[in-house]
Amino acid sequence: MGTVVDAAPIKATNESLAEKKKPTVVFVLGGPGSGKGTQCSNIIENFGYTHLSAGDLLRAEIKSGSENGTMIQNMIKEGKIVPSEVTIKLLQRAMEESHNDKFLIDGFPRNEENRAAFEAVTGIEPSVVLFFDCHEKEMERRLLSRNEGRVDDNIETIRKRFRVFLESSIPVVEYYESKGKVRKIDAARPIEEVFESVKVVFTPKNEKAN
Ligand SMILES: Nc1ncnc2c1ncn2[C@@H]1O[C@H](COP(=O)(O)OP(=O)(O)O)[C@@H](O)[C@H]1O
Ligand SMILES: Nc1ccn([C@@H]2O[C@H](COP(=O)(O)OP(=O)(O)O)[C@@H](O)[C@H]2O)c(=O)n1
Repeated sequence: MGTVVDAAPIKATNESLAEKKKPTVVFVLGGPGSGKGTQCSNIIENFGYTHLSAGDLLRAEIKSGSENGTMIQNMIKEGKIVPSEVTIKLLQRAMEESHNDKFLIDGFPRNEENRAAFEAVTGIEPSVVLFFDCHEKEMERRLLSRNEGRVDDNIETIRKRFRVFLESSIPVVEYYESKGKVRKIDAARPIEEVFESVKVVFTPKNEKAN
């Protein structure tokens, strides 16, 4: 009799202890203007991922009137990387709100601090890291004609962002390269051609021949 009465609470405890399945995460990296956002829009239409752009989340945080807004705005204007704590909170909140379990995280991690903190806080490692490789002249041309009114799309800030990319973000790409996770895409080609290469990364091997 006693065992029957106890059965329900024991089951509930076991369920709450069961580990929640970790989401699938693809990091999308590449220099400013390499086409990360553009290709992420293509990917989500075809492969069921939710797109989370770290830059877009930070810009939304400025607009929301958050207490961190002024600090974030100043960092973006200077092309500097916002402290991980702030960006990771925004990413975690967006992941929870999405109810999906597959995420393209675009523009993150941008430095070693971003990378290590995300892994420590969430316990998530990316399944794949897409790296959009493009030369600076082309990225500069694209950023100067993006026309979205961004405070950082001016030549002075663009030069600072290129320097931060080389000094802080490339080492993150190299870290994931050493783990065999990087899929490098030649991003200096037209949008459709770049997407043809991107599709190969997301298409299961047994479907590629079709
Ligand atoms: N392959 C491409 N060729 C030419 N222009 C592109 C290409 N990919 C993106 N763009 C344009 O370049 C600008 C920057 O692209 P975006 O996707 O915003 O880059 P990122 O997210 O890497 O900063 C946008 O105006 C976009 O329309
Ligand atoms: N992980 C991140 C991503 C963006 N950012 C900030 O947001 C700016 C714009 O990033 P973005 O990814 O939207 O745009 P791009 O510089 O790639 O064109 C960066 O230059 C940083 O100032 C950040 O601090 N940390």
